[in-house]
Amino acid sequence: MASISKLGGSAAAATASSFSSSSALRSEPKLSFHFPRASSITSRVPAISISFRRGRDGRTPLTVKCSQVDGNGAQGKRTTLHDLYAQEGQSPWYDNLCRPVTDLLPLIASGVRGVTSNPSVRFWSYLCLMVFSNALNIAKVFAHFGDNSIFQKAISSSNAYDEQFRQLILSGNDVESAYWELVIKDIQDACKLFEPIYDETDGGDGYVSVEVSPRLARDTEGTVEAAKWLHKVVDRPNVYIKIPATAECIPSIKEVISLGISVNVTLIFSIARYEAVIDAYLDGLEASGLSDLSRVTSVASFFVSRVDTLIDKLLEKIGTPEALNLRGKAAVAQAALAYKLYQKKFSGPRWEVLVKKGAKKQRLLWASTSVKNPAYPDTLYVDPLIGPDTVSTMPDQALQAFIDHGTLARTIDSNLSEAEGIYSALEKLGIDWSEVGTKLEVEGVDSFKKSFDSLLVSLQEKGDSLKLVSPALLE
Ligand SMILES: O=C[C@H](O)COP(=O)(O)O
Repeated sequence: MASISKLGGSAAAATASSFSSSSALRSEPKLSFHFPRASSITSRVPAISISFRRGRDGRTPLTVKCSQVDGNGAQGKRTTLHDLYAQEGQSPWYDNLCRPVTDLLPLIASGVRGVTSNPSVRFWSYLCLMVFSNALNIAKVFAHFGDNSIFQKAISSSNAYDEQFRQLILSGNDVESAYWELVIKDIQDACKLFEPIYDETDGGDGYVSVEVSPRLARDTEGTVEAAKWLHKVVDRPNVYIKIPATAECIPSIKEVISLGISVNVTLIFSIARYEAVIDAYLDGLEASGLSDLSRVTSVASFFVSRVDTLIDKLLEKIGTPEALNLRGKAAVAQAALAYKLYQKKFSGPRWEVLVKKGAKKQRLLWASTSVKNPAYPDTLYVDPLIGPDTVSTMPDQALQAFIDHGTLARTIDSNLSEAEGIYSALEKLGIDWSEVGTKLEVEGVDSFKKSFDSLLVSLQEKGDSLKLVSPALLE
């Protein structure tokens, strides 16, 4: 935990949001939006129609169309993210975050109610930026020597992370401290944008998640310390500290909850582990000394698409018609059983005692909702998982697909017997759910850790090259 204590001082000084919350957050979109980075945003009232692209800075394009076209192509029917929440009680969240966080404003206006981030999502966005940033720095060196109008044009474009990173490195921060400073700034700014939702729902929604270092996924105490530190330095009521649901971190979750810190438990792949996560939440609430539990909340992030990816491979190995026919069904079936467990555990005498102290249910959050097999419908991990008191966090692809042709209906518990049938048919074919969960967890932890490690290596190189170039050339 050396890195945490080492980082505490400088990160605690990270600045608060540089902008105030916009009135656009509080109302339906009006005739048009004007955001500096969005190249095209339009909206009609009363039939909301939003389309926007992220473009000019050369980063990953984001195109979101919020049309009033229903699943059958009929115009005028309103199937929006707002309806998903208002009619079905499911909160649509956005599974991505990068600068400028004001890019979230149109999404919030279209009904997005929270954000999740993880080391790999941030990693890719950030790496793209750093490559771009490096090109700019080289450009600046060339520009210093002469006549490069193309470079001058490039230089006049803004570069979101570059300046803060340069300042951090040149003022003596190591790259890991610098990384956390960058992350904390984004999370704080995003929290500010979602604060109106958090306030309107009395702390029930409007959260932004940030994950502890993935290097700590097998470290119980290290995770507790990291969660305490992140919670303190972000210093926003609507931040979720993400903790992985590894066996080692189950006790961390209990302890962190008992301290009154809200948690997004991530990387859940099996029903058995999900039950341990719920118990850790309940244990934590019971162990808390707080008389009012209403501000300690949690979501349990159950991953879906990755389950199908792995089980489909196993079914293909089995190769019988029955096995092949079960492809693409495991993840949704398991999710339906998870929801059944959620309903059971958040009812009854034990739960009622906590309710009297203001406790809120730990909502199920569907993560990993983008379809990996292009043969499957692109709303496969959204449409069948709609139900009250749940969250669906969607990356661009899933979000756009749902807005474009998703189906608004309570589905999560509409065919429980079918889900149970699929779950046990898979078992009979030799699929070991516990093994599947373990394998996915190991892969998930490893991949987040690898992303994080590579990012730090890459940042180290950028930091070293910054120190080699005279600051005067970079002015
Ligand atoms: O943070 C978790 C993401 O939802 C993971 O999604 P993915 O399985 O598509 O990588």
